[in-house]
Amino acid sequence: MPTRNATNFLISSYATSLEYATGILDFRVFLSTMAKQYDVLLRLLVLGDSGVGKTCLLCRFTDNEFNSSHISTIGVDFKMKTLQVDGIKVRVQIWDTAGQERYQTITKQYYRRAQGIILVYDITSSSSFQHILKWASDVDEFAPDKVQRILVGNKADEEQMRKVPKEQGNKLAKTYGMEFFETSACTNCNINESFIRLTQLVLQAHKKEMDAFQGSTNKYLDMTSLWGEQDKQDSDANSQKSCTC
Ligand SMILES: Nc1nc2c(ncn2[C@@H]2O[C@H](COP(=O)(O)OP(=O)(O)OP(=O)(O)O)[C@@H](O)[C@H]2O)c(=O)[nH]1
Repeated sequence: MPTRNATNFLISSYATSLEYATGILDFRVFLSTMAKQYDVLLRLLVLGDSGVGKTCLLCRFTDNEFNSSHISTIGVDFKMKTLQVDGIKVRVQIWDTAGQERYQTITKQYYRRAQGIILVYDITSSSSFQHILKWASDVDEFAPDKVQRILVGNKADEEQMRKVPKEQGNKLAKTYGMEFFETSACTNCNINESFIRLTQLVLQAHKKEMDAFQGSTNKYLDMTSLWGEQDKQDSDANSQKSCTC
């Protein structure tokens, strides 16, 4: 199977080493040189088995593109998009992770800095659905307690190949207290809805920080660095939606 562009991997690797050398990628330095283009910066993560369509979901959302070939992600990659959600200009940094087992050590390092996670399975693959239990258990283990999650059954355009009934998706989502969407990156069904809903959930979960930010003179709220701050404090202390496609 071909692999995704090595440059992305190098950038991601560089970002990884830099991030872990400094504790966090300091987007504030970079962004302070720009005019205010958003109110809040936050980080989302997309998880699920190889081939369920994580990269396609992301490409559809950020660039409105769809690639019919499967080019496996190596490690991690990310894309950015600015959204208007509930009157707030939100810059989302979305991390696309490799579904292949051999990259799990790398990708797990990204869980703890995510504010929102999309767990993806493929409605034409029962095994990808069963593996959601494993992905969800990894999230419980490695992501922050406050992380917001949604469940996505992708490839809803492939109705004739369906192996996972929509009710099963709904049921599993309810069990985990998540909202559920069936999507199609191919036909652009429910893509914006899923990402925007997750962003809303993150903003709601961080209402306290949002209220403090709105009453302050700060130019923007960088939740990714709030998380870095939380990490530091921790270490100091120790030291349903239906698809119409
Ligand atoms: N029919 C259909 N095919 C899709 C859809 N989304 C993705 N695919 C196809 O599924 C295959 C895998 O998509 P990717 O986005 O590369 O999968 P991935 O989850 O990122 O895979 P890894 O990088 O290996 O973890 C590709 O051939 C896509 O064209 C969809 O909504 N419908």
